[in-house]
Amino acid sequence: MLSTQTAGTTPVLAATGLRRTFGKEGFVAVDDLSLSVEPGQVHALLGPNGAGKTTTVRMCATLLTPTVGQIQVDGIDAVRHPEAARARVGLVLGGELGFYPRASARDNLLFFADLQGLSRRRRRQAVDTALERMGLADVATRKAGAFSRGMLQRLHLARALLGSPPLLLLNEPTTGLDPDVALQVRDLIRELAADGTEVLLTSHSMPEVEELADLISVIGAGRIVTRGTVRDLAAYAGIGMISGFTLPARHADAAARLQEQLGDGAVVAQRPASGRWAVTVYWAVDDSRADREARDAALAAALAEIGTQAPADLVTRPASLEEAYLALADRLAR
Ligand SMILES: Nc1ncnc2c1ncn2[C@@H]1O[C@H](COP(=O)(O)OP(=O)(O)OP(=O)(O)O)[C@@H](O)[C@H]1O
Repeated sequence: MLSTQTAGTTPVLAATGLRRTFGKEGFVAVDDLSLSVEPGQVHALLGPNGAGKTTTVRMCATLLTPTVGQIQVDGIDAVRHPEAARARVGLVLGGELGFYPRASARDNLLFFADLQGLSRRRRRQAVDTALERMGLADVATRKAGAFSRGMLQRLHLARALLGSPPLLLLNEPTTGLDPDVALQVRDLIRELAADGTEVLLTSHSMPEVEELADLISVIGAGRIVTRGTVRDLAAYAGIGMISGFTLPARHADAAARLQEQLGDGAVVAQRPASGRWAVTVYWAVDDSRADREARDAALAAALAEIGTQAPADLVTRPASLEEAYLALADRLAR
């Protein structure tokens, strides 16, 4: 589960043993962190505030030099040759000002394309393609200063796409956007990945990560705590599957009694819901066939023991990313 590379593909981004300290005291923001992003893959970094996600992205973008460790971008040693590596990275960092407010969106992008060293002819083409791709072609002549936050975010993404870099580093790309604009940005990220661009993404939005990421690295206190798919993370967090159902009001002690019956293999919780009890059972086991049969039998026996039948509204489903992440939260603190 902790492998950083799939056999047969060469990652465009490969970072190994990254450590970054800050200040005289040598505060360790990131420690012994390795990751890679494969062609066409969206790799998400997830972790609490201050875990080290932005520091990691900044190092991968060559904006910050690692105290220790190596970074390869498209085969280039990004620590030794940051400028050459930087030219292969499209970057969106949250909270940037970034544009000349009195210049048009197109002129802003032309300026950045020029900085990137694109020839005059390629510059126009790259800018028009990026504006088109971000749905900004119709407002290309408007001043960037008059753009809404959503339009500005799309302009940031357009800037990141100039020159078609093989790697996109997106730090909180949809934070603060209206839901419909966030949806558009997510569609774009998915499209770009489907076209073969590698994407390293940080986001606090669990549904966003769940929807977009092929691989999720959970960072706590500067280190990778676990890495894998949503299912892998849920299994690691000890909540492979979740059963939910309701019981009549007389079952006020259902959670405690079911817990007694089910033992260590599950955690049971209950809360009031519209005059009944909503009961949730978090199963440690995954959903293999043998597990499923054992689980269903254990639940049926436990329910019979407390004097009720299998409830009609019983649903058993895999844990969501948010549920898995919350179950991990106390293992992520500094
Ligand atoms: N330039 C800096 N100087 C000193 N400390 C820093 C600097 N940059 C980051 N840090 C510290 O390093 C730690 C990691 O910060 P970082 O911004 O990477 O976290 P993060 O996971 O991106 O958090 P958030 O989710 O809040 O964006 C934090 O404790 C932060 O205060």
